[in-house]
Amino acid sequence: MKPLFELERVGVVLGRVRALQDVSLHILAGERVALVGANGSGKSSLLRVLNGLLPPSEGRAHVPPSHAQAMLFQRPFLLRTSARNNVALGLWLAGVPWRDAKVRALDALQRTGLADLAQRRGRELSGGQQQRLALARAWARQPQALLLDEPTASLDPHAKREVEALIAEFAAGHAGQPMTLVFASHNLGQVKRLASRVVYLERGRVLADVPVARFFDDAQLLRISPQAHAFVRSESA
Ligand SMILES: Nc1ncnc2c1ncn2[C@@H]1O[C@H](COP(=O)(O)OP(=O)(O)OP(=O)(O)O)[C@@H](O)[C@H]1O
Repeated sequence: MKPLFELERVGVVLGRVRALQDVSLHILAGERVALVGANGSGKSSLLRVLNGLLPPSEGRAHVPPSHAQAMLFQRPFLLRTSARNNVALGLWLAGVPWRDAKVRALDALQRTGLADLAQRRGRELSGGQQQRLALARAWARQPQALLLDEPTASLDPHAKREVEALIAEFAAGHAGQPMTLVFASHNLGQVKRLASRVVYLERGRVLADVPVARFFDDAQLLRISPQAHAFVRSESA
């Protein structure tokens, strides 16, 4: 099977910083990949390369076109209009006629438990509801891949669980087609629950790319690097 995302020896330079170095990564359709590493290790930069937002300074990146993927950030970017319009506008911009877009938007809001709030302004919603709205907007477009940058980092524990459950549901896919999931997270419990594979980054390099169970094996972590071991210990504490 041809990978959905294919990076070969990708380097990214931002100003004077080498945000990514020599990153080779293949992601197949339906995989659930967690990007893990300390602050500044390059997780966001890697997600932006996968999303096509950030062109590599070196190497090459083959990624799906923008209409085939959706990206979510720690804090959603919402427009000053109703929840329903926020979703419908995303569809309309992707070429769906407005009437259809409104119908599909309501369907997506139902899927995410927000139907009762369809007429509320997006920005009046709670943090967790806003992130669910961002997921509704992504889901409505039925992308092949969902990229998430710390999607629950700014939420309270209850909202975290709700948003994570939705992500898991979306990852399970629709019509027998599992969605490809790539997410950056500091929440190692979340990594265990959502990911099948872990890509560990240190100073812009991929030091490990392993099945999730192997990543949480102590001996394996020490083999990756002392920092990886310390990182997992501190984040699990
Ligand atoms: N626009 C920018 N200009 C210059 N340097 C940048 C820019 N954006 C990020 N960097 C630097 O690139 C490196 C990688 O940053 P990146 O945001 O990808 O890491 P991260 O692992 O996502 O970090 P965090 O967990 O804090 O979000 C860091 O050293 C960061 O300071």
